[in-house]
Amino acid sequence: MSATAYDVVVIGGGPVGENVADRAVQGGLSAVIVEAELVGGECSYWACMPTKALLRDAAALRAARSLPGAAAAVTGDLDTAAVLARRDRFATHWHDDGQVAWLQSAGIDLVRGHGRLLGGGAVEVTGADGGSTVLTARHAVVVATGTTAALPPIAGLAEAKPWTSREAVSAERIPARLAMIGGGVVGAEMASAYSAFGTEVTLIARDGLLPRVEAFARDHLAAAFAADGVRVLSGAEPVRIDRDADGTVRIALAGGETVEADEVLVATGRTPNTGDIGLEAVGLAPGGWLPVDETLRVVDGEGIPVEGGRLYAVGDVNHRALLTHQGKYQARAAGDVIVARATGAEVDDAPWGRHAATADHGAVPQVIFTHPEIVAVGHTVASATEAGLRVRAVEYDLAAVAGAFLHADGYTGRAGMLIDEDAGTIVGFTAVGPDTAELAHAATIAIAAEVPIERLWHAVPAYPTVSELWLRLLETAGADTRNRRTTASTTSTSASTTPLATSTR
Ligand SMILES: Cc1cc2nc3c(=O)[nH]c(=O)nc-3n(C[C@H](O)[C@H](O)[C@H](O)COP(=O)(O)OP(=O)(O)OC[C@H]3O[C@@H](n4cnc5c(N)ncnc54)[C@H](O)[C@@H]3O)c2cc1C
Ligand SMILES: NC(=O)c1ccc[n+]([C@@H]2O[C@H](COP(=O)([O-])OP(=O)(O)OC[C@H]3O[C@@H](n4cnc5c(N)ncnc54)[C@H](O)[C@@H]3O)[C@@H](O)[C@H]2O)c1
Repeated sequence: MSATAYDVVVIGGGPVGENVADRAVQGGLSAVIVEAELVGGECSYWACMPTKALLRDAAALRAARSLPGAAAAVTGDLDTAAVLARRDRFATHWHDDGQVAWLQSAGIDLVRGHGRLLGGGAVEVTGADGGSTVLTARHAVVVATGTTAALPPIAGLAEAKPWTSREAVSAERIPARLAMIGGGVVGAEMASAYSAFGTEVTLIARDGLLPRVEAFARDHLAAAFAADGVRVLSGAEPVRIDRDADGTVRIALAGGETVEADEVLVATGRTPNTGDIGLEAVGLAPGGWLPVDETLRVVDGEGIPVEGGRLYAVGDVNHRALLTHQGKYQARAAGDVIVARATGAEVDDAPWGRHAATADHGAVPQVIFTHPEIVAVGHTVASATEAGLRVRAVEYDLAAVAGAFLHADGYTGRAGMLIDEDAGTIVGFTAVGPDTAELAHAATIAIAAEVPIERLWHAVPAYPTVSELWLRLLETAGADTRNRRTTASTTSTSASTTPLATSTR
């Protein structure tokens, strides 16, 4: 057993671990990453990149088919083999040479193996050959071990050899029939992807489709799924799963119905990779999410940083927001604050300070790459109400926005914003419609910067772009007539005008 000392030891080389190490090195510290599998993590090989590659061709095909001239040039169907080949390229064929080369260029060391905390800044790494090394951290140990698909306790599930997101994302063969358990983000995106490949998809959504997004966006997606032949079984509870000798999977539902499929994908959330990382050595129970303070230090039940404030948990593993961009944002804050604490520089941990991950609480953007896409930034009506905010909801029909109906014939979509009636700012934004993904950042800026509605009125969207929906939402809210505070309760307004009558509005 050899021992090596670094300023910072990071356990987990996903996108988040890589970014913490990079910030620490850029700040003049030495850093090592411990990685048990592939450098780049879930996001690079089994999540963000390959899923979006699976969805992109169908979106491009739909876009072409929505314009008569372009549609005339589209003569065939989706070439599934070509889509899978492009997906393979985006997953870099499940090799991490490129990411390892980047680590080297960034001055970050890599030790391959499974990391476990020993306490006092020491981390034991067990390699594939069973040999072990102890790394010691002079300033910080960072846990960035991410998550694994959660498997619910359904009788027969394990024996039926279900797919998790990993198998769905890396599949080499497209099943004729695919059943999915879980109507969350993974289930919805994979339903879009596989239905475009011609698979007969049944989505078993116990708690409904995308229960955490605004109802209007959810309803819109449900209508699109129905049109695409995706069967959504809302409220259905799987109670037993069997796989026949011929490979057919049978999923018995609580009501007595049985769903038959060739494969079953379980997409019922995530479990933190903390069951075997030595949490006992630092006085914490194994297996749970790791609670952190605003500078990402792991805290105990009383909110006190453990290990003298030198143990950090960043990314999915702390459960603040299970998204790559949010984890990387935390990584920038954590890497920088580790440098500040190590060098005695001032720590800026006030809300919105450089070392505090404040945006995690009310300004998180997410794009769900279904057909149609859903953009959700900040609060929904439900989460704002739960947070005690007095909000007003305003909605607008995207089909009545010139840029949208120019974008595609028969464009349908809807957008809504939430106004904090006391602060006079926007605290939530949701849009659903083809190619709405790029609307996310305007909303994120308005929410994170707390731009007053009166000033937002002067942010003029270019004509004719889909972004003109901001103008329509502000008009609908009454921002132009300065009467926006007259409606005290949460209301929902919508405007729907015939598109061609408003083409130059
Ligand atoms: C199907 C799917 C699609 C997604 N799409 C998107 C998307 O489009 N956009 C988005 O923002 N987010 C998306 N996400 C979420 C995104 O993948 C995660 O938020 C992101 O990967 C979290 O990064 P991380 O570095 O915290 O963890 P991970 O990416 O999970 O990386 C953790 C790393 O730690 C390693 N590790 C674990 N335990 C140990 C140990 N004890 N020792 C050493 N190494 C260890 C693992 O091998 C892994 O490499 C998606 C998730 C899924 C499942
Ligand atoms: N585009 C993106 O940003 C993107 C894409 C995919 C995944 N992700 C991230 O990955 C994470 C995981 O996604 P996910 O879809 O697995 O989780 P999720 O939390 O979004 O959805 C899981 C769903 O499973 C259902 N469920 C839970 N237990 C169940 C049970 N026992 N039986 C039946 N249904 C059950 C829940 O009702 C829930 O709707 C998400 O938090 C998301 O942030 C992001």
